[in-house]
Order: sequence, then C-alpha cells, then structure tokens
Amino acid sequence: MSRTRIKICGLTRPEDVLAAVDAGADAVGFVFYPPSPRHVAVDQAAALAALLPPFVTAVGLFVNADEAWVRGVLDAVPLQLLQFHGEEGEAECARYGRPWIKAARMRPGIDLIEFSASHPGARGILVDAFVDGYGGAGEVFDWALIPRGFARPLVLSGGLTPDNVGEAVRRVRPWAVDVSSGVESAKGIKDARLITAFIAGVRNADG
Ligand SMILES: O=C(O)c1ccccc1N[C@@H]1O[C@H](COP(=O)(O)O)[C@@H](O)[C@H]1O
Repeated sequence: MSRTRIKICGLTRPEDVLAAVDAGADAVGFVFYPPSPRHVAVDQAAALAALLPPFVTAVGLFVNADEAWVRGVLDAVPLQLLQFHGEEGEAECARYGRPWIKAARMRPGIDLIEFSASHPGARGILVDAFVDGYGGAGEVFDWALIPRGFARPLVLSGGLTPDNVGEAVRRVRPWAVDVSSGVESAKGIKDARLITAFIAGVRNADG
C-alpha cells in the first residue's frame, strides 16, 4: 500500500509553510477566497510559494471565483494544482489548463459516483463536509457516504485532526488527506506541533 499523501491547507505565514515542509507535507494550500479567514493576497501567496522546495506541491484553493481573477492569480503565483471548492462545473475547472481537483460537499443523499462522473478531468475528488462557507469549518462528515472501492484518487478532508486522522486513514484508505482547522491555534495560524502530530498520525496508520 502506498503512503497517504498529506496536504496542509490555509497557510498564511512563512513560518507555517516551513513547519509544514519540515514535518513532511506533500502539498500546501493557499486559499484564494476573500470571505475565508485564511484568504491570502496574491503577493503574499507568491512570497509563500517561493519558500517551497522541489517536490512539495503548491495548491491554490478557489470557490466559484471569477475567471479573470483566477488568471491574475495564476500569472503571479506558481501553483501546480488547483482545488475548486464551490459549484464549478467541468468546463470552468478545465479552462486554466492546469491540473485540478474538485471538492464534493458531502451530506446525506449525495451520490459520489455520479458527482465524480460529472468531473472526469479532475485529477482527484476531494470530499469535505457540507458546511456554510464552503469549507475550512473543522466539521467531520459520515465517512460511510464514501462508496467502497471508489475508483479515483480520493482526498479526504473535513474536521481531520491529529486525534482522528489515524482512524480516518485506516477506515477510508484515501489517496491523500487534507487539513486546515485541525492543525491551527487560531484561524489561519498553524501550530507546528499539531502539524507534526497530524503527519505522525497518518504515518502510523500507513503502517
Ligand atoms: O480553509 C478555508 O478557509 C476554506 C474556505 C472555503 C473552502 C474550503 C476551505 N478549506 C478547505 O476545507 C476543507 C476542510 O477543512 P478543515 O480541515 O475542516 O478545516 C479542506 O479541504 C480545506 O482545504
């Protein structure tokens, strides 16, 4: 079994980027969604992305964003992967010519197979709790909503913490996990000890 990839999302400070990299994160996320307390300005994100060593992926998170604005971000920030976390359709996700993942907002009644089929170009499907404000709420959803044997790379998120990520990895066996609130001391402020504990929890579950 391959090791579970780990993304630490919602970084706003250089020290948090370095903490995530030092702890062994595979990817870091920058939130380009002004209502979020983790929103980063374009020049701020460019400075943070410049700190990344090779083989750590810079992910840009967008929610129903205006096309011209996204293009402006892409011109200024070296993002290797886009995360669409709103109601973006396939064409909206594809128009930037960059690899992307698509978030499914999980609640009872959702058909993840059908959702996945409507986003054929996504490199993976991220599953998060259905919450007001679209995400970053620290809420867990019912992992039983994920079909067994889901055939595409699955990124599990939503209320993961150092305490529950081991159980999450053992039960769901996702391709990757993504965390924001669960490694914070305050909104947008990461805690290096929590990041380290989170990554240790994943690695213990990987076995
Ligand atoms: O982090 C945010 O502020 C955010 C805002 C809008 C959409 C998504 C957001 N973050 C993503 O939400 C999930 C779950 O986060 P949490 O660990 O429960 O806090 C995760 O994929 C973040 O990338």
